[in-house]
Amino acid sequence: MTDTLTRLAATIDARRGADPASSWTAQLLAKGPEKCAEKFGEEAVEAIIEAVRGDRARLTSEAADVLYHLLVMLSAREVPLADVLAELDRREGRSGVEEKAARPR
Ligand SMILES: N=c1c2ncn([C@@H]3O[C@H](COP(=O)(O)OP(=O)(O)OP(=O)(O)O)[C@@H](O)[C@H]3O)c2ncn1[C@@H]1O[C@H](COP(=O)(O)O)[C@@H](O)[C@H]1O
Repeated sequence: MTDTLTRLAATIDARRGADPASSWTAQLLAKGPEKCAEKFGEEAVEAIIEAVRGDRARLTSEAADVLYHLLVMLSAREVPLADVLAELDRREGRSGVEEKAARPR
């Protein structure tokens, strides 16, 4: 899965400055980070709706849209996927319950 996301992130970065007529990614990036963020939000809501409905096939498709639009949003703000993966690696093995309990009050 990480390989797939890494390849997709590289494709998205490579679309920066490509012809918007032939690239959806280029169209989105050309509209700016705010529009990319808005689009990510819309896709997330569509995934939520399918999760609530319990339609596994449609949720799978919407989840793929969410991941693609997350990567576009990150690219628009020049946040490398590698940084996000490193953050996940840093969290690996630490329970969310433990992390929350250790937060300063
Ligand atoms: N993974 C995706 C991907 N997922 C979704 N989309 C596009 O995202 C767009 C979403 O469009 P809409 O706003 O119409 O959303 P919708 O939810 O489908 O439709 P409605 O809600 O409007 O009914 C569609 O054009 C999809 O084709 C994607 N476009 C591209 N990719 C990847 O990005 C690569 C580069 O794509 P281009 O930049 O287009 O060359 C491709 O080779 C793919 O690997």
